[in-house]
Amino acid sequence: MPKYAQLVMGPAGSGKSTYCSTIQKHCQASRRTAKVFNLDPAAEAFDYDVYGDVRELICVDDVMEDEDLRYGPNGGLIFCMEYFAQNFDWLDEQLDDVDDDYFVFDCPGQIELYTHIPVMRQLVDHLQNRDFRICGVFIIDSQFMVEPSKYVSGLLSALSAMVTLEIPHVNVMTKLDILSKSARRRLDEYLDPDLQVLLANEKMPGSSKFSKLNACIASLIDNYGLVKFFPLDQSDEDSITDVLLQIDLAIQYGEDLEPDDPDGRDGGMADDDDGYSDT
Ligand SMILES: Nc1nc2c(ncn2[C@@H]2O[C@H](COP(=O)(O)OP(=O)(O)OP(=O)(O)O)[C@@H](O)[C@H]2O)c(=O)[nH]1
Ligand SMILES: [Mg+2]
Repeated sequence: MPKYAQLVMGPAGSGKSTYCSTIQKHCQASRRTAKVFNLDPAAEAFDYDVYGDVRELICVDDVMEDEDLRYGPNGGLIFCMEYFAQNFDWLDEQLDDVDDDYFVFDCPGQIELYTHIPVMRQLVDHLQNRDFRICGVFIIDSQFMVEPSKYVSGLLSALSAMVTLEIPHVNVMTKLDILSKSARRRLDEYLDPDLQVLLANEKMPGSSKFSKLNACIASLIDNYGLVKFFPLDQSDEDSITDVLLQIDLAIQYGEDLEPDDPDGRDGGMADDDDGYSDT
């Protein structure tokens, strides 16, 4: 039987750890398992129950304090992740071998990990060899919506992760609660946008020079079918249910599950508001 995982990625501060906590609480409330595993060697505090923590293997502070290595925070983080990739047997010891287990991996925000450093791809390959079905969940802060150019830069990071990892991919837009009223009114334009139109309207000094480039970038992103974002309002259970449903569909979670016992005491997936029936 397969196991399932979300690989929660995205730029620094976009809301990855908060998302993990939200998903864990939502799953607990609907009697679903979601074991959150911290993969950020620079993390400091968590708002979720930590099932496993890469800092028990290696942490950035130790690497930075090492007289021989003398790394700064970014180099230190890459060093830690490469060390992690050389020690996947440590990870294997942490992951229970339980059928249908569901993990949420809270990843670091450094974009290098998803562009040219192979660590995350190695992790995906390793987990897939252990019968995991994995969904990449790319978190983008809705403040990226303020300008089309910022938005496209966020999209290109997401595209980079998608192409590098080659796993089902869901984009999630966070921090909707702090959007200005005018940005909220334009939300739909950004959740499922017509990039050609969005970029054609981009007004910045010298933008005519870049209009061809913008058009090429827009069609590149369109061609990958990447453009859609799912909005996540942490305070709205329906919004969380919708996002989780997209991810479940992407990794076919729920298809092979055993039915719950009638009293729902077995800790399996409940027939509840998540849109799935497990019979
Ligand atoms: N208002 C609001 N704040 C949020 C939301 N999600 C995250 N935050 C805040 O944004 C900040 C960063 O959130 P984190 O969840 O730590 O972001 P992260 O992506 O894990 O950050 P790094 O691990 O440092 O890359 C915190 O102060 C959160 O409280 C949200 O949906 N709404
Ligand atoms: Mg974090």
